[in-house]
Amino acid sequence: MESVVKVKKSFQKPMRKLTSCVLGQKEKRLCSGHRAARGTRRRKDHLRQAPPPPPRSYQADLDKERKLREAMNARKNAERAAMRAHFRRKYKLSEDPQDSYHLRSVGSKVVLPHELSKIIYPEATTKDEGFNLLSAFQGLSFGPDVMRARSPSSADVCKVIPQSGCRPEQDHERDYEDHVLLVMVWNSRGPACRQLASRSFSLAATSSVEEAAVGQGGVWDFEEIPHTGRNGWVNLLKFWREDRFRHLHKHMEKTFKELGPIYREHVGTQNTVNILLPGDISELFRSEGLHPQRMTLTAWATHREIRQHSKGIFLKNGEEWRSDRLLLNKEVMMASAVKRFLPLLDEVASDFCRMLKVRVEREGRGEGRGEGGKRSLTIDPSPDLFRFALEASCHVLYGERIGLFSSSPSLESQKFIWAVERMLTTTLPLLFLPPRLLLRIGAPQWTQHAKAWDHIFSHAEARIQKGYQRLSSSRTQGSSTAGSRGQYPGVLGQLMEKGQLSLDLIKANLTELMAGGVDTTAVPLQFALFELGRNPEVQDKVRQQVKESWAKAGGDPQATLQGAPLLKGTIKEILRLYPVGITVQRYPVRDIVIQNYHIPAGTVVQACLYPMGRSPEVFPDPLRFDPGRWVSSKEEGPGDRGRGADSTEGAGFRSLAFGFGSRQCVGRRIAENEMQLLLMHILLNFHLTVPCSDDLETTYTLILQPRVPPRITLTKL
Ligand code: HEM
Repeated sequence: MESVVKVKKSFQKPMRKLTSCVLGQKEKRLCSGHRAARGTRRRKDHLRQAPPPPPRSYQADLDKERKLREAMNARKNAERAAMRAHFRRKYKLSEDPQDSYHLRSVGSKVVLPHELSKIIYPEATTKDEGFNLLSAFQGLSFGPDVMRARSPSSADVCKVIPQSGCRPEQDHERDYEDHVLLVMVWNSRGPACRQLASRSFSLAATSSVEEAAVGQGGVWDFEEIPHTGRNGWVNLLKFWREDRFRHLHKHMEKTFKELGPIYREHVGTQNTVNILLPGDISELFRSEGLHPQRMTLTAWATHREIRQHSKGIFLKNGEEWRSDRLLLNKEVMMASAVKRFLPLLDEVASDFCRMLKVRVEREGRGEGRGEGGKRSLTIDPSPDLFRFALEASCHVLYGERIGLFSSSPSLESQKFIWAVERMLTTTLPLLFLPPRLLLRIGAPQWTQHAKAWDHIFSHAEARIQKGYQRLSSSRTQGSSTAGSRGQYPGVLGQLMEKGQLSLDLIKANLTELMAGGVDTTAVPLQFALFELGRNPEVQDKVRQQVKESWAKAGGDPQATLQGAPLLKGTIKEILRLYPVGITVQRYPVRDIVIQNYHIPAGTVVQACLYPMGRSPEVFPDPLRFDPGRWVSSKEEGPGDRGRGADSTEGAGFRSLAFGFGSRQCVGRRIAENEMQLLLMHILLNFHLTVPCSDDLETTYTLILQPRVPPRITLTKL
């Protein structure tokens, strides 16, 4: 062995000399240490004498090579430009000067390679493979008309998907290319172009729904929807490794930018189709059926099953859901119900402000004390807002004040707030894993989740017991109940008095309402105080309107809210920028077509609210906080004005923070009024500023919240 090495070594040097001689190179040293030494020596040689000029023939070769490379690049650029020109013409986009430049630079003659030519001229025989610049620009109109949106006439529809209904199945490959190229346009140009690209997408969807038979030639296959990777477990691993659960909203926003307005995502056990354009969302909701269904939160359902609790409307489906929901609507959604519970919410909001005033007075700094003193206090308002939301929920749901604004709020209530937070954060990872398996192996995620729910249930149980006793004793003591004396007994009392829901179902539903009613309102209120604080002009405008309306209504809270649409606009604007739930999901009950892709009935389709709220295709100047954008009747959401309030496609589907239709948030009216009333009292009493106006970082834990709660400075008016 040693001799072999010796022989090898003895040959190495002469061999190197030989190869360097043949290649005209200096001997190369392989050892890195030697390489470093060589580098120093070379640098020194370089200082001593300039390198000899390359031989003339070598220089000429280099020039020739460079020219060839440039010509090749120009040809490639021109090919791409010609492709783009074709698709710009096909989708009625304006000319791109860059493309014209690339085409001119090759003398306006481009011969497309066979594969590219096949994409745009599927029927072309080899004879037609040549692609002439003139033909690429034929029919292209560069006037302003092109940029003007036109209503989708049937002629447009035909142009947008020219092959609709008449293409053979094997064209799928090309269709996918069409999609990719359209996404290129979507991504590469400014908002105007994107709008047009998205219009083309939408037109495709509209036309196909109406004209093409699903599953036949014109509509693209489900499998062809752009996706983020087919293997759900690999994706789940990526989610975990990159901590994507907490940034799901950002991940969605980024993926839409990369893949266009529709994509599929397979993570763990979950398979979804994600969409963001209002027109597409309206198509989804049109197919939700009589018993709309959301994605099941299996972890919640499993908890109910193993503890043998009844399920409330959040977890029920079908006719069972519908019958309970109709009964609950009467108590929390109908105008008559709002009228009953609004004074209770107002009482809590006004007490909250009184408590804040005392705190600013006591702990604040600034000019003078007492009335007229402009004292300020900078606080993290989040713990107070959680207490406010819990106090308000208990008052409306159980008809009970629990004294959370006192100097020593009960530990039990604080524990409830922690339990809800824990339950929400532990739900998210469980969405992608089978809970029963985790239960069997005793995984800590599951144990913590179940424990949090147990706590929520025991809190609700105690409140319900108390409410039940109160009602029973008022029944036995006096002839009339609280309700019949005209005193509002809360949702619990109402349901008990009517006796249409069993006690078990009342418990199940009230527990869900409690669990769903605290963080969902406390968190948007944090965002609202922050945005009003960092936008002083907006704040002044809203306050002005509130003051006028308050004066006009003589302090009546409901009339004040009605006369101050900017307050409602503020809530809508906050939920646009920071939607509590970042998606609304549905299982369409029939096959549908979105963006010209076939989506079979029963697929989970998610309307992605966070990316939609921040998309320039949907909202002009999306990052600007502007409650006024909701005040014109045009921008009202479907829950407010019904479908089709505006003639533009999907215009009524931009405000969906509370979901849609018969399955929309049942606590919506409580939440809207609770948040508006609190803001109303705060604006009437304080001026808001923020010590730091940088954008808030957000994190997703089943609800979207600030990573670090914002600090707010309250100055007494
Ligand atoms: C800003 C506050 C809130 C937001 C943004 C919000 C959002 C939502 C959304 C998006 C849904 C699903 C709707 C759909 O699928 O179409 C929902 C359902 C629900 N929400 Fe809310 N919610 C809020 C406050 C509340 C409050 C205060 C309560 C309870 C008092 C509540 C209780 C529920 C319940 C029980 C459901 C299930 C309804 C059903 O399936 O029929 N939510 N919420």
